[in-house]
Amino acid sequence: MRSPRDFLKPLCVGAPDPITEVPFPPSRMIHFFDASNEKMRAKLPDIAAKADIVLGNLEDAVPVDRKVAAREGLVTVGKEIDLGGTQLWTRINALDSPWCIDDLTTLVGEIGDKLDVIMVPKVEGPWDIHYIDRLLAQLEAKAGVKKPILVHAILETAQGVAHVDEIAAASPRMQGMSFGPADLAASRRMKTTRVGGGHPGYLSMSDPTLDADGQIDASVARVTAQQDPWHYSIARMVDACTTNGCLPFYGPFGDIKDVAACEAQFRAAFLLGCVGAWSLHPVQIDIAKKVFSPPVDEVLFAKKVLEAIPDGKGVHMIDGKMQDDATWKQCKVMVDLATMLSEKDPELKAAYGF
Ligand SMILES: CC(C)(COP(=O)(O)OP(=O)(O)OC[C@H]1O[C@@H](n2cnc3c(N)ncnc32)[C@H](O)[C@@H]1OP(=O)(O)O)[C@@H](O)C(=O)NCCC(=O)NCCSC(=O)C[C@](C)(O)C(=O)O
Ligand SMILES: [Mg+2]
Repeated sequence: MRSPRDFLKPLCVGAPDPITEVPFPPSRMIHFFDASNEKMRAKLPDIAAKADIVLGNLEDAVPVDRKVAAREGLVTVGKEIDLGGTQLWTRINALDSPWCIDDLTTLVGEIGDKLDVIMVPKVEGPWDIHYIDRLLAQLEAKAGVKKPILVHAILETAQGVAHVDEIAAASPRMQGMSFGPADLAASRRMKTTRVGGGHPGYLSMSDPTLDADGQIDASVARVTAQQDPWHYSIARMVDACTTNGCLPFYGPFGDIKDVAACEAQFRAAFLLGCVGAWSLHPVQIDIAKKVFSPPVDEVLFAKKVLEAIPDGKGVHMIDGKMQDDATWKQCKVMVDLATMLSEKDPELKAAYGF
């Protein structure tokens, strides 16, 4: 392990100083686009006006014969398209692929000053982050990049989940993590072909009704409820990220047409502490915006609590509910997020009454 005294020193002479605090601008959705697709590139200015983050995907979903075109398309985006204040990210190919090294050298060399975050797929442990960390420092120094490019890990193998705390703590570049339910399911031999969401087979069942002889009465229907198969891993990711000052995101929801289930999955992640989710299709941008902007009634109540208890101490009754030092902090989380989002979104600002 590196000495804590060296942790915030650049890993290459001439590389920018690492950051001490992860920036937290609006991050409700990471919108994926295929940079090899000229039509999708042409839509980017419109998409960027609606999305908080746009990400040029180079990894899975981009066919092998379009890997180079996707990389070059992203360079074109970085050089030619004005995205306003919207962040530009990329997902590079995996560390065990033959494309990863060229993804990094080309992107940092050509548009290193435009890229905010590099998402690294299939991170298995801190060693993967250490490799990227040093290489990025070398490439940043060579290209004269002024601001360190941050790193975002995707949690999508059983190993990755087992090492989630060490991954989050591996480098001051760690911006956050996303949850990758498809690869994670395959890695764990979970029996689902879905990308995120619940499953009708993963449920709990109410007890049976017994007849007069104490036998199970099969004629009486039993209530079942689907459970969330991702709860454990997402909660672990949230704790690991929060402990290390970086940001947790839910990942993709693959059933594009099932907007209700997408909203439910995103909301479960929001309630557990995630700051955003991926959007794979423009329709999911609006879902993420709705879900990851705190509800107006909750923000108004939280504001009321903060105003009523200026020092955040003691015990109080507000609208029939007990409030104390801890609930004050809960309200502060809600109001701080609403305040930050209001700076970008005048409609939200008006709704929250700021
Ligand atoms: C799902 C697909 C094929 C449906 O694409 P479609 O063309 O069939 O859909 P559509 O409804 O017909 O599209 C309507 C219009 O929207 C456009 N459009 C559609 N999508 C986008 C987009 N993202 N950005 C910008 N524009 C988009 C599309 O080009 C079309 O434009 P048009 O009306 O002018 O013809 C398409 O939306 C798509 O390719 N999305 C991105 C897929 C992707 O990036 N997948 C990888 C991430 S998930 C993952 O990797 C898993 C993970 C983490 O690794 C793990 O769990 O393990
Ligand atoms: Mg994956």
